[in-house]
Amino acid sequence: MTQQKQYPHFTDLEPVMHVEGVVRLPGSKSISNRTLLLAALAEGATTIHDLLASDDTLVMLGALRSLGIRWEQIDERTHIVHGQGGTLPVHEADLFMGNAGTAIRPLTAALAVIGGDYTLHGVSRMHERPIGDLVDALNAVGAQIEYTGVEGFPPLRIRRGHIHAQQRMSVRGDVSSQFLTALLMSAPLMAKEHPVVIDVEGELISKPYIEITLNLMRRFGVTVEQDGWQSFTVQPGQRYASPGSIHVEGDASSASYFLAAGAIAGGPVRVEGVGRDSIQGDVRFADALEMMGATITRGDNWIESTSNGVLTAIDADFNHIPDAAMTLAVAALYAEGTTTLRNIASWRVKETDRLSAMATELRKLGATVEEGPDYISVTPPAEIQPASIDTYDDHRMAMCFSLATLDGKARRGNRMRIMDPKCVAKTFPDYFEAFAGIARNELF
Ligand SMILES: O=C(O)C1=C[C@@H](OP(=O)(O)O)[C@@H](O)[C@H](O)C1
Ligand SMILES: C=C(OP(=O)(O)O)C(=O)O
Repeated sequence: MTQQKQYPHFTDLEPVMHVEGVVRLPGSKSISNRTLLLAALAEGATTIHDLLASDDTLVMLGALRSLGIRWEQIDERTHIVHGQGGTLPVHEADLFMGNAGTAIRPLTAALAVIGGDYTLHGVSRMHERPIGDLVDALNAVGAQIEYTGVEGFPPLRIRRGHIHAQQRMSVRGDVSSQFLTALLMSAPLMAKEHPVVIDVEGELISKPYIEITLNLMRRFGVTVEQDGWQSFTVQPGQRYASPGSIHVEGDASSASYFLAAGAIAGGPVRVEGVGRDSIQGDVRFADALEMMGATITRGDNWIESTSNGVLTAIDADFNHIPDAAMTLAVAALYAEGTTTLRNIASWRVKETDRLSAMATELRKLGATVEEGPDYISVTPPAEIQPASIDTYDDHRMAMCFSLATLDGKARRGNRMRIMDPKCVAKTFPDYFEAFAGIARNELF
């Protein structure tokens, strides 16, 4: 096991020569927060198994409680949410959204449609993350949402509007897919007598997340007609109904760190909780590792990676897996040649400007990095330099850079310092313990 020294503001990771083992993944953030909201909007009680326990889900659970939705935790892995059939018992609330995009965007739409007097705000970075396309789409059909700070960004004040009976809505899809997800999830609440049609303007990004949305809506009894990625229709008269119980898959984005570790430093490393039939697009991260030369095997509920020596650089479009693509930027340190990740402009409006942060921190390790408006190219150094990695309150920066400790031959005796490691709590509070669990040997 690798040794870790925990300090309040940083953690020092020892070099790791070999990784091996099995990691039980925490629940998927994307599935957890969608399931919580759908369960709250449904008729009947929903038992949710393996919900993610992290900052982002706490924010959603807290908001639902403030809105009068009853839920209880039965044991470590089981929650029950008592749905209110599309109504909310509390009509006035001040809701803290942290930095959870999967909470603020869908809740904004649901609250604007159901109606009441609500304020939504978050951490300072949340107030720099765009929400204007969603607000415009909702206000255009009669919602009443105002900005209380800077136009286009949270905080928001939502008042009771008058949603038009017959709607054709339109939303931009090229900044975040979460705006379309938010409208889709609220569409059945609007489609009382007439269909709701949502047209997408511009090229829709992060498409697999829309598939997660449609899949979960189906499980709660609502079907959406789809005309490619251009237009979505919800027929009237559909209501969310509890499926009784629902299981949350392991998080495929969280899986990427362990699968990359196995591909870089020996393996086999197996992640449990996602498998070949996962509904999460980020399982396709494993395809990218295969393209780089690793061996990947997939089961019903697990994926495993093994290294075949040095990885090969790739140049590809990663618009479909923006979160897991960050892991590849660091895995590129172990590839022969220059790895280029393309079509990832959305990195600029997430937990931090991830294109800029990634370039800055990879350069500290000695990599040659080209940062473009929507791409990043990484050429590894001959030897990875030890460094103190700033994480910008971005869980994925912290998790990705733990990989820079692998294959310790270049850095015998040098440690990697990860600043503010607790930021992993957004999606994976026990990340560093799990990472230590697959580090099987010491260098010394
Ligand atoms: O809908 C979701 O669950 C998510 C969509 C993606 O965001 P964008 O659509 O903004 O790329 C992703 O980065 C985020 O972590 C989760
Ligand atoms: C972009 C992310 O989060 P959010 O759901 O807040 O958009 C992420 O988890 O990488």
